[in-house]
Amino acid sequence: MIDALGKALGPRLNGAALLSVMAGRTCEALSEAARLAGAEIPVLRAMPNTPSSVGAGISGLYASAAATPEQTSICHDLLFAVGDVVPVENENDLSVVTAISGSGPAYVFLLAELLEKAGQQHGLAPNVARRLARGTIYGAGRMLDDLPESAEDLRKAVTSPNGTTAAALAILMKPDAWPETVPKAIDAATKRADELAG
Ligand SMILES: NC(=O)C1=CN([C@@H]2O[C@H](COP(=O)(O)OP(=O)(O)OC[C@H]3O[C@@H](n4cnc5c(N)ncnc54)[C@H](OP(=O)(O)O)[C@@H]3O)[C@@H](O)[C@H]2O)C=CC1
Ligand SMILES: O=C(O)[C@@H]1CCC=N1
Repeated sequence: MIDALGKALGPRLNGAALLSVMAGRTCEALSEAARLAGAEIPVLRAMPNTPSSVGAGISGLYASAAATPEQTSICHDLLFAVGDVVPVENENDLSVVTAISGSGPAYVFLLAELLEKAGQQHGLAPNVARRLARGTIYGAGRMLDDLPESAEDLRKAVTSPNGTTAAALAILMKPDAWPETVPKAIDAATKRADELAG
């Protein structure tokens, strides 16, 4: 597809910069595709995420050495129009950025699905379980965004001694539960991003 795009746009790309949002594909590979199409252009890479569609995205942005400060600034502003932007110094870091924030919304949506289903299994009406699951994730996200406390401190503040949260966290925080599976999932996604580099 890159090659087809390069052929279609070809030399008209000269003077432009290319901002790619593709997972994995490196600046070097993209520069080479542009070069084969007759264009010598700097490449920048971003990893946005789907909350950009509601203005709440977060993007990692990497500028190759060939990009000018002005081109980098334009790309930053473009991404900033739909959320926050985190510059990264090393292109390799985009793989783990992809694993955390690029793919990350899916992990949160999975949590919403599972909370909703569990609520229903305990007898809540579907719309009630759905509102509770979604509202909880929204509210917790707002706290993470608005308050200075660490995620760990916010978690501890919910966890009354010997209470309901402690009962749930005793399951989720077992060493072979989330503390093991979340890093494993991030490793798998990071590895896949590296593989997509080709
Ligand atoms: N989904 C996400 O949250 C994010 C995705 N990305 C990146 O965005 C890119 C697209 O991902 P995503 O939207 O999820 O993928 P999808 O498969 O949902 O969409 C790909 C789109 O590209 C079109 N397409 C595929 N091949 C061609 C071709 N040869 N010529 C013209 N159009 C083509 C497809 O058309 P059709 O349906 O007709 O085949 C489809 O509309 C990937 O590189 C991904 O890494 C980056 C950040 C986040
Ligand atoms: O799943 C993917 O490969 C893409 C990249 C980040 C989100 N979706």
